[in-house]
Amino acid sequence: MATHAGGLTAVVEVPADAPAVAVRGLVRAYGEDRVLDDLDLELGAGEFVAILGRSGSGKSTLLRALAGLDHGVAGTGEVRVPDQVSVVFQDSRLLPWARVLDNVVLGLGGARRAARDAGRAALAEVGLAGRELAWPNELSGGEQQRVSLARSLVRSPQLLLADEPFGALDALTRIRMHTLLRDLYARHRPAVLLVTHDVDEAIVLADRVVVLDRGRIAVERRIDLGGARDAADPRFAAIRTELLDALGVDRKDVTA
Ligand SMILES: Nc1ncnc2c1ncn2[C@@H]1O[C@H](COP(=O)(O)OP(=O)(O)OP(=O)(O)O)[C@@H](O)[C@H]1O
Repeated sequence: MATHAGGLTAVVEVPADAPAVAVRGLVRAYGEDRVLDDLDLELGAGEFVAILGRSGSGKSTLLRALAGLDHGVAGTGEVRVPDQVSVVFQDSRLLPWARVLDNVVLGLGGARRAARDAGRAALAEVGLAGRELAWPNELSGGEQQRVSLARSLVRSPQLLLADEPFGALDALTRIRMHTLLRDLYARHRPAVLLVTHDVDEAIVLADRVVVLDRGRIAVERRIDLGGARDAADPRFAAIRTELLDALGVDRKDVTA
């Protein structure tokens, strides 16, 4: 398990029943502006948490702190994450000069053949069997995000960090990706932290939704709807209303 504290990373012994993620007293600031303001957050092993919040509330800053990608940013506090962390961004960040399979396995340790077999299996899991030798620009946006998920999957992450991974996709593709992510999650059970602007996406996917406001947790909501989640379910609608209220969205704006 790795600990990022004030930009430093140290390896510490952690008990087996410890949470997958522990954030304590996290502060991140740009100049005088505190973007994360004494934030505490825990994720259990295999727990799926979605982060909602208005633009600028600190969602991506939190995710970057967990990914250890915020060196050089002023701050204090403690971040504990597992050893195996994968990150998926809104753009797939595939290397244009590498074929799909090479993108998936690039940087993977171990024997080359075993890595490529694992890469093929991961691509099959995301529905891209047979596209191993395609170039990224031959794939649709949704397919590119599938490759990005395969690239994460092949590393067997204990924690998956996803920053608006479906934000650039059309509505139908997005729904398909929700189903895919739910299936992958059910099979592999990493802890997941998903940053999203989409309230329904958060309710469909997460065990718990956290609403950030100016770098603090404004609301936490457990999603107790079981496995199959239907947006037409009145309980779904009630949670949506609650979260939109927490985000300060006027319901007239949503239904208009
Ligand atoms: N490199 C930077 N330098 C200065 N300010 C920054 C920097 N990165 C982020 N900020 C500021 O920190 C605040 C939080 O940014 P962050 O990207 O975490 O918000 P967010 O909730 O993810 O927003 P969005 O939903 O628009 O992506 C914003 O006000 C932003 O302008």
